[in-house]
Amino acid sequence: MPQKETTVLVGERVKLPTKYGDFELVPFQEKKNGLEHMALVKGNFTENDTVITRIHSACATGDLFGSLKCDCGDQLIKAIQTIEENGKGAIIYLQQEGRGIGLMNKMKAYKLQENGMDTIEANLHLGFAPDERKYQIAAIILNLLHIKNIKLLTNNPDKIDGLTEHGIQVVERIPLIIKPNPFNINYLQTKKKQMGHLYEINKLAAQ
Ligand SMILES: Nc1nc2c(ncn2[C@@H]2O[C@H](COP(=O)(O)OP(=O)(O)OP(=O)(O)O)[C@@H](O)[C@H]2O)c(=O)[nH]1
Ligand SMILES: [Zn+2]
Repeated sequence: MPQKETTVLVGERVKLPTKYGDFELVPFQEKKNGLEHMALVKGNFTENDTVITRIHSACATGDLFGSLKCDCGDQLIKAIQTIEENGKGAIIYLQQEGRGIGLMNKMKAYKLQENGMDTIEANLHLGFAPDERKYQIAAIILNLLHIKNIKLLTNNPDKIDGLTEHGIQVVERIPLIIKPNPFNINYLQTKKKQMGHLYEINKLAAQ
């Protein structure tokens, strides 16, 4: 499927030593809305490679502040560690805060959840779909990095479908399981039961 690669600007690829290992960072900017995404990469890729890949949606609360209300922060670290151990791979970090509804609306959704709604009911109450994300931008960025075939680190079947629709071959899914805690167990259960996320919650039960 043709990708409109000209709709995304590619910035400087720089070395990024991290506490997890040595990586490189490549920034991207969507021309139509100025949104900036990034790729944390290890190694160089050709279109014949099958690359361990994480498509990570921004979660300021989880990724930056260690929120226990979701599993995002731990998933991100586990993905980076997996790629470091493998010696090659890519994390595409997308500005899709709040499953695409943005931080202000995500906090409205959190407030509704404080008052008893689950994560899906809250989105619907605010007039959004349960998940507003699209994966075309992820596919465009992967193409720009010469990545066509991936082993995807995810529990989310919609991500696999979304990438496949846009021409990325998901050769394998690698689960990205984080042990739940008392603050995120209901959230994880809702994702499993109502959004089809792929994990056995009872094996993971929060202590
Ligand atoms: N609207 C909304 N977004 C949330 C909520 N909790 C987390 N998020 C966002 O959800 C996104 C992560 O989605 P998840 O469904 O946890 O995980 P996923 O990325 O789809 O699936 P995995 O690949 O398995 O991690 C991030 O953008 C978070 O900011 C919530 O209660 N409401
Ligand atoms: Zn999160």
